[in-house]
Formats: sequence, structure tokens, C-alpha cells
Amino acid sequence: MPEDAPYAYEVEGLYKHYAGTPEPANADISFRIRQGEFFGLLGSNGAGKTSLVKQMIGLVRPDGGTVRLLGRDVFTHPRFTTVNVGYMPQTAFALNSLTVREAVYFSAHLRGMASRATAKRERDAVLELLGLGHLAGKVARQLSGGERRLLQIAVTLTASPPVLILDEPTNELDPSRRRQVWQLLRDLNQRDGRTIILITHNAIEAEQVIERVGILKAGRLVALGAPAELKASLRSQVHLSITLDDTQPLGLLPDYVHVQSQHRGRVVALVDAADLPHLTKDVNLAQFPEFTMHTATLEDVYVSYA
Ligand SMILES: Nc1ncnc2c1ncn2[C@@H]1O[C@H](COP(=O)(O)OP(=O)(O)OP(=O)(O)O)[C@@H](O)[C@H]1O
Repeated sequence: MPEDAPYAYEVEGLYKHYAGTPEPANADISFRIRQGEFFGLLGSNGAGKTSLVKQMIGLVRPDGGTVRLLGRDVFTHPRFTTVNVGYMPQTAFALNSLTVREAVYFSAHLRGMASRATAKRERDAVLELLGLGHLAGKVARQLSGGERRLLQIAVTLTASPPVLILDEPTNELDPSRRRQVWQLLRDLNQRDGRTIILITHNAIEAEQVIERVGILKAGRLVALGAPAELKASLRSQVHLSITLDDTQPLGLLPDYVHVQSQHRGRVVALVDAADLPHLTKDVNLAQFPEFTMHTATLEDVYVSYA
């Protein structure tokens, strides 16, 4: 993405407080996304990600602030938003009673492909791209969870909207389909120049593709930058993964090893880089069934803000 590309999105001072809730879902959110950028939105459950993107596509009206898509206000130009943004929500698929073939065909119409022949051509191309041709006659409700996810992706891509917003697109997919979808998104971004905004909890997979990330916490944008920039703030920390056998207590680890989580003997911890030389002296690392260490990942950044 060229650094001076025009903006796909300009979000300014966004504020949303649902009636009857104690805290705002989004407060004081401002950021810009350039055309052709691959942007990730991370945040724990309830952090405000879905509320934010629903306002970005004009589905939910903010209580304050503005959202501009390709230079136009999304609330005064609803039709412009429908045509220019493909949004894939995480929730149930709205076109459940249609066949796979019909769902993609009608989506092409909705995005402005008025002629039947053009919409049919688009439908066939999209079904082939997602490998859904063999399911074309099946009703969406009867698909498996993963197949329905692929159909949702197909519908989102139909008619090539320049901006794609995808909420956990690889949920429920098997490993080979996951890889296929990540590759497809990478191609759509790098080869076709589409702007992609990805909501995910999977920071490890997202780190492979995103150029910039925003981290939301309790409705506020608490970090914004390239993964490398954000990771630099944790550079003084090293991430440890240790498996303990049944006889090894957690107390074996010195107190400068900061345990982040433990489950069934698998311990994830952070240690200051300055303490590493002590660790190798204080503990016989070879006694553990498994011991690995690496510098901070985007997931560590995410966890550090959670
Ligand atoms: N329609 C609504 N009415 C009232 N409160 C809502 C509504 N939608 C969301 N909220 C509240 O707003 C906050 C943010 O929710 P939101 O769905 O935006 O979070 P999220 O980051 O997308 O979460 P998740 O990762 O679990 O999908 C939560 O406290 C939620 O309960």
C-alpha cells in the first residue's frame, strides 16, 4: 500500500453508549485506514469491535463523532456504503433460506449488478473461487458451519466491493480451508488492492497478513500501529512456553518468571531479557519435557493490553 494512498476510512471522535448499559461501547475513537491497507482490529470479548464496525457501515448510529468512507459520510450515503463495503458479520447468516447459488446471485444484484447475465457470471466466478460449486444447489441452512462460513465469505466478496470488513472469517474452518482463506485475503489485498479490515482474536494468524493493527479495550482504542512497532514496546521481554511433568511444581520457576497462564502443566510466562542469564543458571531447563522461548509476538502485545 502506498503511504500516501487516499483514505478508505476516516473515523473521528466516535462515541456510542447503548441505552441501559453502564459504560459506553465505544468512546473517543479516532483513526484512519488508507485504501489498500490490511488492517486488523483486536480486542477481548465485549471490547467494542462489533459496535465499531457496525457504525463504520452505517448499521448502528453513533451518539457522537463521524465516519467517512472513501470521503463520504456513511450515514448520509447508505447506498454508497452498501455498494462499496462487503461486511461479513460473525453472527448467523441472514440468507439462510436461500440456496448457495441464490445467495451469491442476489448479493451481486444488491451490490448493483443489474443485468441477469452479469450477476450470473459473477456468481459462477465467486463460487469457483471459494470452491463452493459442488454445493451450489444446497440450502444455506443445511450447510456445515465451515461451509456456511465459506458462503458468507463468498457473499462478502461478490461484485468486488473495494473495502472488505470481515469478522473472524476463519472461525470453524478446517486447517486447509483456513490456509486457503488467508491466501485468498492476501491476494485480494496485494494483487487487487482491496482494503481489508479484519476483526479477530487470532493474533498469531493475523500477524502474518496485517500491516497495521488497532487494539480496543473497554471501548477505547488503546494501541494503534504496525505489529513491529507495537512489539518493540515489549522488546525487553522474552516469552517462555514450558511444559511441567506431574511431579514438577510451578514453584520450580524463580519469581522473576512472570506466569501469564497455565493449563494442564503448560505454562506461558514472560521474563525480562535482563534476567535470562540468571534463568539459565538458576534452573536446569533440560529437566522440562518442553521448553521454548521467543521474542514478543503480536499476541503478547494483545495480552499485555487485555
Ligand atoms: N445492541 C446492544 N444493546 C446494548 N448493549 C450492547 C449492544 N451491542 C453491544 N452491546 C454492549 O456493548 C459492549 C461492546 O460489545 P461489542 O459486541 O461491540 O464487543 P466485541 O468486542 O465485538 O465483543 P466479541 O469479541 O465478544 O464479539 C458490550 O458490553 C456489549 O454488551
